[in-house]
Amino acid sequence: MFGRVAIIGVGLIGGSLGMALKRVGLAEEVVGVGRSEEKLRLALEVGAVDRVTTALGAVADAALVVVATPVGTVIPVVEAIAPYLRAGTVVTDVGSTKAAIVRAAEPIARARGFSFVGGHPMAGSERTGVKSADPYLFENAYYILTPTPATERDAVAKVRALASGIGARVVELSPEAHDFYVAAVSHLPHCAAAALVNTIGALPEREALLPLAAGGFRDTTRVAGGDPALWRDILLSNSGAVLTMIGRYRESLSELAALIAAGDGAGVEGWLRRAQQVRRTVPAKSKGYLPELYEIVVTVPDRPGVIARLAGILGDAGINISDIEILRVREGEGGTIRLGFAAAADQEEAVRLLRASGIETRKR
Ligand SMILES: NC(=O)C1=CN([C@@H]2O[C@H](COP(=O)(O)OP(=O)(O)OC[C@H]3O[C@@H](n4cnc5c(N)ncnc54)[C@H](O)[C@@H]3O)[C@@H](O)[C@H]2O)C=CC1
Ligand SMILES: O=C(O)C(=O)Cc1ccc(O)cc1
Repeated sequence: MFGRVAIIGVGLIGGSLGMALKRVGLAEEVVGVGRSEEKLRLALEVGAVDRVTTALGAVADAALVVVATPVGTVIPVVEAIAPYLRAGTVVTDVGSTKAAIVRAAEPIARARGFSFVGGHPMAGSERTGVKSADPYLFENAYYILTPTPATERDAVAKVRALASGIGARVVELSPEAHDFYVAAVSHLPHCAAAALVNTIGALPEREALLPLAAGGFRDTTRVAGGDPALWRDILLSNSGAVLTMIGRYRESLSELAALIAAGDGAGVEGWLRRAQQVRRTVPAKSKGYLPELYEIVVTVPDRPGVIARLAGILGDAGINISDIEILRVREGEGGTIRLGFAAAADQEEAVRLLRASGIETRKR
């Protein structure tokens, strides 16, 4: 149990963290600290924090301070709160890049007698603001901590307790390894999605063709809806690794272009097959690096109460639904729903029970 936890920047991530802390009762009090009174009022209204203030001095009596502001503002915020922090206070951040932040925060922490532990929850979305915050956002998500040999282990243990207390799985990486990994699995995908949208957006015919976009275009470009200022900070503060990954991506596209230009069918198919095989090994759920779920797909009529019926059959048998998604619904034709379970045995039992109730069900 923590005493007071101060969250600076109560947006999507800070707000979700506050809600999660309150939900599990891990903190005596969660204080939201920010600059905009309007945003802070909203944070209070949605129950993300217990109390709000625009005064940075509020960090003085916190046991733990979480800086949840955009990457480019983390160090200025750490510098601004440093004079108020008591010796022994643990400060962590949630920024999407780590090397530059940790490198700059450590000497400030050392000089002032507080501890800094870099952190990055691998969960979120393309939305921003506390109105999109979710108390369950971190459940089962990976939460990366980036201590260095100079980081006090007691401080790391405290942030570990925070992350695991809200249901996340903690992984430790060096700040540099972290930045390379996320350049590959998060920053390059963001660049690629935005480039894809910009490529289509630059076509004179875009207004005629964008409405025709099928699920594939939407799936591959969702993250391009993210906040440009937030992503500007991320890409610039991880420029080395991001540029390396953009270079590799260019090479990969050039390889494909050359195969297509040569009319090399076997080559194109082989190139696509490699991707298909690797894609199959990516966990189905999109919340960070998640454990694999055991999935089924059910086809049901498009009628009120259908989901309640499915949930009732599984709930009565004590089977927990870990994930649910409506894949598509066509009026008059019915819908397809994907359900995910944590264990293979639950998947087997769900298929058996639903089929026995006359519901078309298959494993995915
Ligand atoms: N959006 C996502 O999916 C994820 C974001 N992150 C990281 O979390 C951090 C926050 O991102 P989001 O919550 O998505 O953004 P957000 O825009 O929803 O929240 C940021 C909050 O910080 C406040 N803020 C900005 N500058 C400030 C300052 N100088 N002092 C006090 N408050 C300030 C803003 O008013 C806003 O309330 C970023 O560093 C981001 O890289 C990490 C994991 C996932
Ligand atoms: O929207 C998604 O699927 C994400 O992957 C969200 C996200 C954005 C930034 C991060 O640093 C981590 C996760």
